Amino acid sequence: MPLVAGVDSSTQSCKVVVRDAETGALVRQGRAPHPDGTEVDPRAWWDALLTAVDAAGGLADVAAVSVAGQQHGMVCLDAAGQVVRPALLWNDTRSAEAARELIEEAGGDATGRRFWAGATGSVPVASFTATKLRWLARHEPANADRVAAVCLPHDWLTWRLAGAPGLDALRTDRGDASGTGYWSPRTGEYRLDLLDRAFGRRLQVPAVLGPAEPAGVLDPAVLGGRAGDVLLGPGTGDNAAAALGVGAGPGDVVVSIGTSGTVFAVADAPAADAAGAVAGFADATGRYLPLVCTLNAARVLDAAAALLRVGLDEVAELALAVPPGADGLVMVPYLEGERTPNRPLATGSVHGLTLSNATAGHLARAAVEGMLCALADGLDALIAQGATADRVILVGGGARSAAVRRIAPQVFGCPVVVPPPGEYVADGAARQAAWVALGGATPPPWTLGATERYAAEAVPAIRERYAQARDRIVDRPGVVTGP
Ligand SMILES: Nc1ncnc2c1ncn2[C@@H]1O[C@H](COP(=O)(O)OP(=O)(O)O)[C@@H](O)[C@H]1O
Ligand SMILES: O=C(CO)[C@@H](O)[C@H](O)COP(=O)(O)O
Repeated sequence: MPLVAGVDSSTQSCKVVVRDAETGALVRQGRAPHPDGTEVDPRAWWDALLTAVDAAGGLADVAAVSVAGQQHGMVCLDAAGQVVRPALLWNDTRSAEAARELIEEAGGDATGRRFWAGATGSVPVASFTATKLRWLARHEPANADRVAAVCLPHDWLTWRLAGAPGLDALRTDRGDASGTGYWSPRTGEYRLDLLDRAFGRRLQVPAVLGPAEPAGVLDPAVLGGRAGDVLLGPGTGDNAAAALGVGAGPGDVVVSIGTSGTVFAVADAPAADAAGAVAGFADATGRYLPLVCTLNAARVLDAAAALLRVGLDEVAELALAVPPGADGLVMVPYLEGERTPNRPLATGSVHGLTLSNATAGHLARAAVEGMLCALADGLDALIAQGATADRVILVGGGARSAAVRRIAPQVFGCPVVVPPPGEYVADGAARQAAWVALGGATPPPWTLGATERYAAEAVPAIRERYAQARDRIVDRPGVVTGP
């Protein structure tokens, strides 16, 4: 019974699962929190990983371990392999102007968008690593001068697990490489000319591994000498890992409600949406992962809970006691700015307030519906790019909300399936590790436990009212957007 481990180093925390490689049965798990903020010293992720591994009973008895991580984060290393500055995360919007510049420089708005979608599968927004590199070159030239290599959170953690054996040993995979803005899912090659264009000079980047190709072996020294000859999987981005963890197949659209809200499907051909809503990523099995990402998901519910001074379960109870549409109260949930649509400076707003709907329950319902409507817009965009949504598989911390589970089919207009509560990103990483350990042309056929199915009549009025409110937002005060 070989064991394998999967790590999910996501925005809010690090989770580790240890599973049976052949059956996928959960053996043990652990977790540790990450610091808050949109720039984080990667060493904090490393400390959290060590704590979470410890809580999961260590890695001494596993055959392989894979790390999945939040996508896009810019980890800059100097020639000695030291971190140059805190990593800018996927939800840091300071490079929005750099994204605009990169599009403009590629021929102006429409031509530039087509260029980037054709070259990298995605139109740059502030989330992408390439835009962060441009920001660094412009705003922190002294730091930029010291950078020798750039990699992503999961690449860096895998490299540290290998003992950080020099920059040449950096490795990544197709899934995470596809979120950099300088790798093409269509050709499977880096576009280092675009990295040069963004940063102003060439940097070392990780070699891109195949889906079950080992990235090396775990350095026994890094875990207190307890680990033996443990293979390191290539790892991947957290959304690609979630697709692997839930075993998404044809007709499935996965909606993940974590810090980010994501809507994605596994596809046989790469996407290239010049409108920019759908990012044309690669997946972790050799296929593709068209994906829409919002900046505002589970934390909208956290904010509602804080505002109403109740817990998350009470937010759900309050929301479910109010009729669909919240009697006209609408929340546009752009609390962190927004990425889809590309409104990095946007703020949230509440519309349609009347004496009769000015209650805690209506606000709770409007928060859940608004967050889901933003994701439903993403679902439309994904379908417009060729995805089929026979059902939605709902995962992420926000899927633990009873209100989210029950309101989602009303907003999405299709049945929603919720797997048993679990860590599907870490599970996907573990399944990849099992693939590396056991070999074979496809990942081992692990099965999900009993899923819950939620079906309800679609309530189009919820989305119609939201669409009226969606563009009536104000930007952050005091922010200068122009030159
Ligand atoms: N019962 C619940 N109801 C609503 N939200 C929840 C519940 N439990 C956890 N969450 C939310 O899930 C979020 C974390 O989800 P997770 O998928 O782990 O995020 P990430 O992968 O981005 O770190 C938190 O914002 C938390 O408030
Ligand atoms: O930027 C994206 C996808 O493009 C995000 O989905 C990040 O990958 C962060 O994920 P979570 O920590 O919210 O799971």
